[in-house]
Amino acid sequence: MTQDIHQDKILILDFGAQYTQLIARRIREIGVYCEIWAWDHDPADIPKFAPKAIILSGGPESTVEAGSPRAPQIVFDSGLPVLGICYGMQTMAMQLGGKVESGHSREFGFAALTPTMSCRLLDRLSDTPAVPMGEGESWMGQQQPSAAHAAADGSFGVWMSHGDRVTALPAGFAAVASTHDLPLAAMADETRRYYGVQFHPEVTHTQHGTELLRRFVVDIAGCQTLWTAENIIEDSIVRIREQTGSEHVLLGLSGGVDSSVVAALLKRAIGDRLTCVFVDTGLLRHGEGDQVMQMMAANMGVKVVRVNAGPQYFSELKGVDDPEAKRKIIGRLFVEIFEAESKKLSDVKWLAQGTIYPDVIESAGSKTGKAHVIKSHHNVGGLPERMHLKLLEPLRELFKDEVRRLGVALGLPREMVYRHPFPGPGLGVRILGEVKPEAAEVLQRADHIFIDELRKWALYDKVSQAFAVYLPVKSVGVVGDARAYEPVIALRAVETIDFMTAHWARLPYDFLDHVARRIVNEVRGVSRVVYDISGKPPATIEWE
Ligand SMILES: Nc1ncnc2c1ncn2[C@@H]1O[C@H](COP(=O)(O)OP(=O)(O)OP(=O)(O)O)[C@@H](O)[C@H]1O
Ligand SMILES: O=c1[nH]c(=O)c2[nH+]cn([C@@H]3O[C@H](COP(=O)(O)O)[C@@H](O)[C@H]3O)c2[nH]1
Ligand SMILES: NC(=O)CC[C@H](N)C(=O)O
Ligand SMILES: [Mg+2]
Repeated sequence: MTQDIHQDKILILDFGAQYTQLIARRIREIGVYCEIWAWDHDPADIPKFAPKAIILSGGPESTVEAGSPRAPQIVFDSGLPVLGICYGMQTMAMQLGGKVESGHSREFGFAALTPTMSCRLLDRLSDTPAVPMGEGESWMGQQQPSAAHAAADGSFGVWMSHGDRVTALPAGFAAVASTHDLPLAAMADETRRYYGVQFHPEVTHTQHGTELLRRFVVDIAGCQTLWTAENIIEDSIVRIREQTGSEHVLLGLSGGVDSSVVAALLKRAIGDRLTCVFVDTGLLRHGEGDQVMQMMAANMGVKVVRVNAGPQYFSELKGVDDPEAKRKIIGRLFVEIFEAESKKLSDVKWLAQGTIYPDVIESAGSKTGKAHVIKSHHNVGGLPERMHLKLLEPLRELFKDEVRRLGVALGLPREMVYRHPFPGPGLGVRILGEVKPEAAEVLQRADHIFIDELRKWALYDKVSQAFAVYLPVKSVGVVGDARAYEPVIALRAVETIDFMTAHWARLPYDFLDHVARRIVNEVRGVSRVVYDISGKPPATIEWE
């Protein structure tokens, strides 16, 4: 290893924008490591982290309200380049002596941005190639502006979402771009390398947005682009070897993307010092237990122990209908099984898991008390402190799309890398209320029909996640002239970038009709199928 891939990095201070993770993903795509911290994270940690530049994110609050969040003073004392996006621009203007006002016209959606003065961030940006919108990305359901907006005056399409605006610049700044409704759409102090943009360069609907971010992190902040799949793999392997020495590792393997990528990494790093444990909880999808074992045998060449724990899960879940209580029981059983298996093997000191960066950010959010705990994901914060195994989580710094790129680079097959995510508690949180084996069987069959048809209609890769849910409410039906009084199956399919927010998928009516008919005809005990048209927020993706 010649260079440290974390050497040149960016710090993103989060003011609570919906798109903060997107800023981080764009910077990572550019090839630079970055981390997201809450805006009120201890400022003393910033010099220790030693970023090459700082980005201030957008946020829902208004800088004109008393007590609204501010960037810590060290941001402006550090001499580092700073980019403020939306709220970040507004607070930067405010903190450096400018002015922000509320109550002018709001801008929401597309606007044509016209550069009004030369600056390193925006100069001839419209001459650079525009990046097409990514798969599954739609911004509040609006369409990407067409290239026709690229005009002779250098204007290009950007996305706005704000009510407040900067109305007076701080000393040292110049106004560098405007829109039809907004005279101060971007500001720059080239000497101090401070920039503010009212629009969102991180959404793909802003043309040249990634190029703007690249200019900031590479040209202006001087970061090298060392964050690539190959380098990440090489770095992880070195770190895993250092951490584990000659000790053995047990990996909780679910057959999902994350843990499969961990398996491939560990295999390269420590070879046969790895044993994988796959728990068949009885709450997996139809035929999944066998499929995972076959897939692992065919592609991975790792040792996998399958533990058939269905009866144990059903008996511990008997009579329990609270979703959080169910998650805790399922999580506890996972750990108990991992511990029991590790004792059967000699010298196992580590438990490896497929925890990824969004899991870490979300659990940090709940620790600071700012974010509500909506769901306790079974693998985060759920591990008992007295566990005798040490935790190994090589994907802790990565986003899902980075994990997928690693999977591809490690040679995993496409169907493994692009599988829809499946939660560890499985059908346990898709059977509402008490989990009974009979319900699991009905749900497995209905879900299987839905997924099977999505594949046949070439829709599987167009949605980010799809599944069926078992609703224990009974509804009246008429089946073959007889009265039926049976539970309901709900179908859910979503499109999402990061699973933090989601749109319901606009699946074709003909498709839904076909799936509903197949379910009612083929699955005994179901006479009504409904389609879930809730977005996240306000709903979550899973029903529990
Ligand atoms: N059935 C299982 N057997 C063993 N370990 C599991 C099982 N289900 C989940 N885990 C462990 O919990 C971790 C988190 O689960 P999660 O579903 O978030 O990730 P994943 O299954 O690896 O990937 P995906 O998000 O694609 O489903 C997994 O990486 C794995 O270590
Ligand atoms: O490993 C997991 N353990 C859990 O307890 C859990 N709960 C939800 N999910 C998955 O997380 C994503 C977001 O789901 P929600 O919108 O329902 O919170 C979706 O992809 C969900 O499937 C879980 N994954
Ligand atoms: N997206 C944002 O950052 C919005 C900032 C601020 N809340 C406004 O409405 O102007
Ligand atoms: Mg999973």
